[in-house]
Amino acid sequence: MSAASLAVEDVSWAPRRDRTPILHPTSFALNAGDVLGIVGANGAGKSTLLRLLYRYHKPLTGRIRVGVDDIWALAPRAVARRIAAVLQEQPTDFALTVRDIVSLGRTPHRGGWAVSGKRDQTIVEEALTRLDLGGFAHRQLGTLSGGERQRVMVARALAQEPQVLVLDEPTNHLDIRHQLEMVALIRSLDLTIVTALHDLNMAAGVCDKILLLRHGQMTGFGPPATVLSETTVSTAFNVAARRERLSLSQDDHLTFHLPH
Ligand SMILES: Nc1ncnc2c1ncn2[C@@H]1O[C@H](COP(=O)(O)OP(=O)(O)OP(=O)(O)O)[C@@H](O)[C@H]1O
Repeated sequence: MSAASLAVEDVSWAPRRDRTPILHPTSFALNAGDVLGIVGANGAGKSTLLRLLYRYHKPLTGRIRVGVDDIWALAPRAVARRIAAVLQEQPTDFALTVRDIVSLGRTPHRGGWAVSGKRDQTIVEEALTRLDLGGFAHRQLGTLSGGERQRVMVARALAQEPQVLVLDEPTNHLDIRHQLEMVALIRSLDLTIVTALHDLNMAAGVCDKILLLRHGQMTGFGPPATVLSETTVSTAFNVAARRERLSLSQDDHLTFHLPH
């Protein structure tokens, strides 16, 4: 597994060509290994941007390149070897076991109907261990809690050995211990990661760069301390945001209040 650069060049999207864009022309570039957090209010366009990145929506304008390749010039199977996504909607294959689901991540690497080889099995076991799922491998997906299922989907994405990992709210459903583990995992992976996050303090802690969306427009892109200022956050979320210093750790922390 190795990371690749990601370039988004003038990408816009609308459900139909004659409709107002839901995502206005957007450009940014990530180096291999960067962690990007996409933040913005409900309906700002975060999921739409993610859907473009994992090649679910075709851009109305512009292009997206992983390394040097335009993702729409690649075969779907080749894209699946480069980009994996963990979405909010979880699969409904409730009768499959956790190991079955994680093994599905190997599909793009197999030729035709070839059965899984030793290497595939090793990668699946590593992904299960990394997500603390060893004890769940034989359980049917339908018997797991929401948080356990979330971890299964991340394990499947890792088994896919992508270069770019797209995550939609990866800490949703997770208890605080598993949230911290997810953040540590994101930091430890040698992948280019794009993740939508609602928790701005978590985003500031885990991401190298932040992309702020407002009404389908990118209104900020850069290091967390620059993009997540009191003013930009207050405008983007229609709140009064305050940056405070925590007395013990001396870390900066944003707090939010309803404007008067
Ligand atoms: N296929 C579609 N057809 C019409 N409108 C759409 C479509 N997809 C998204 N939208 C609209 O585009 C806007 C952006 O949606 P999107 O799901 O990207 O927002 P989001 O930032 O992910 O929001 P949330 O935080 O609530 O998940 C919303 O107003 C949504 O209703």
